[in-house]
Amino acid sequence: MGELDWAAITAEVDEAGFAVTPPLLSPAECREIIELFDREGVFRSTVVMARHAFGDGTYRYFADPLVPLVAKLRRDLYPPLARLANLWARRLDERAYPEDLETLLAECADHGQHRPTPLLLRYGPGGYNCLHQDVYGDLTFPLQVAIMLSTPDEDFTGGESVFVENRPRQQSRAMVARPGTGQGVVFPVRHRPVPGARGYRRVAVRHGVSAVHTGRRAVLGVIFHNAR
Ligand SMILES: O=C(O)CCC(=O)C(=O)O
Ligand SMILES: [Fe+2]
Repeated sequence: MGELDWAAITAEVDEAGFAVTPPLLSPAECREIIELFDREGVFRSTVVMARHAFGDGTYRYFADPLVPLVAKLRRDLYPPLARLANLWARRLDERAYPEDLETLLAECADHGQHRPTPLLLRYGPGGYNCLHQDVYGDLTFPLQVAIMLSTPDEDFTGGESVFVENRPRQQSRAMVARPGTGQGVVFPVRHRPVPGARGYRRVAVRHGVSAVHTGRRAVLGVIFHNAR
């Protein structure tokens, strides 16, 4: 991941509201993670989305210690995103974030947020994910990454990543991403700064997934703050 142009990726997130990265995982690594879904001892909890009216699909939160591949990805993705998070924090007069994930997780623990948040999501035909925000306590790191594990058009059709921005006193704007195998989508957890007439304003962002038409779609969600 060292060779990725993070300056360009984060500039795109800043300007467009989200960015699709080059592959972060090889096809073999994607398969390896998909195969964990039915494994015992890897996850701390399972959510059947329809039971909560969250959509239609199932997701499982990884337990600590995270499987090494997921732990490494979360640790490596954090520093370049923390730089954008801190630029946004300065613009919005919000708190600053540490440079490394270990320190962020220690701060989460101080806020009573001990439980890991990376998750594996799986949707079948008709599956979807309602628009939401992944806030899990007082401490929210402002960016997250969803990594496509399946192969679009081969494993599934439909199932686009959807983002909706609510600008104050304006109509909402929808955006769609179609990451390929192993590619990540970087997007805001709750809001992002957008330049206005008098400085930067917070624009609320929610994300979700449009209906899967055929096949199965699996995604690895990487959220950096831990949960209460
Ligand atoms: O399945 C997806 O693409 C969305 C996953 C999601 O909601 C997340 O990673 O937080
Ligand atoms: Fe989410």
